[in-house]
Amino acid sequence: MIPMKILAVDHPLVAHKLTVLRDVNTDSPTFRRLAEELVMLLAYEATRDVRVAETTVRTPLADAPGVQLAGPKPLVVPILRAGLGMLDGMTRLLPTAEVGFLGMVRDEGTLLAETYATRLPEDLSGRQCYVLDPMLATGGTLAAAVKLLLGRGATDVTAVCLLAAPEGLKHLEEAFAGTQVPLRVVTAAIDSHLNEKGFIVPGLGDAGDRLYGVV
Ligand SMILES: O=P(O)(O)OC[C@H]1O[C@H](OP(=O)(O)OP(=O)(O)O)[C@H](O)[C@@H]1O
Ligand SMILES: O=c1cc[nH]c(=O)[nH]1
Ligand SMILES: [Mg+2]
Repeated sequence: MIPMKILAVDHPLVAHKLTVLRDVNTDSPTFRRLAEELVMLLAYEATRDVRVAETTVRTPLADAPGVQLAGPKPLVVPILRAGLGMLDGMTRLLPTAEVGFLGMVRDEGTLLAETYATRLPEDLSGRQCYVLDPMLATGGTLAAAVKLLLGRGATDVTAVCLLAAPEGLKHLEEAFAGTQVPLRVVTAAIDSHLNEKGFIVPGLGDAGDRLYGVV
């Protein structure tokens, strides 16, 4: 049994970008740009255990030991729609990664997640997976996504979120308490609580709507 690791990244640039994202007056173009920048900072921490292989590089002066990203290729999985706003930031830091897609939407009445699209390799044996979803609220969406990846054989799973609620983190810890696979959540902050509509407080509102408009 491996306990889930939770990391709230403590860095002034992370806090600064998150503050602007939270601001109700931040417009969509600025929100999109900052979300991408923030993900790059979170990705730096989220990929701390990414597999590398030793190599040698020739400098202008001599050979030097180095490392390169190793196979099997990591898989990045944005959860549509809002997770798409995190994809470019993540793949910039992880250029060898392949990308799978999960379309999920939360029923705003029941707060249960429904999966409407799955485009992932059938076999994820030996693969390190990075799930992108800006908001970890009740945790229902992320729990369903992680379950699907583990069911296909993922070797370890890291969720990268902009914000997490304590209720959602607890949900994930309980859902995967018996797992033998390393699970990690990396987030810019853990907020206070969920409101009666399942929104993170103080949060930043509806991440998908702020990135792409109200549907
Ligand atoms: O932790 P949970 O309670 O499951 O809620 C979080 C989910 O809700 C939001 O997506 P939404 O359903 O609004 O879809 P969208 O990305 O299309 O806006 C968010 O992007 C997460 O995927
Ligand atoms: O606070 C929340 C909760 C769920 N989905 C969001 O986009 N924001
Ligand atoms: Mg939404």
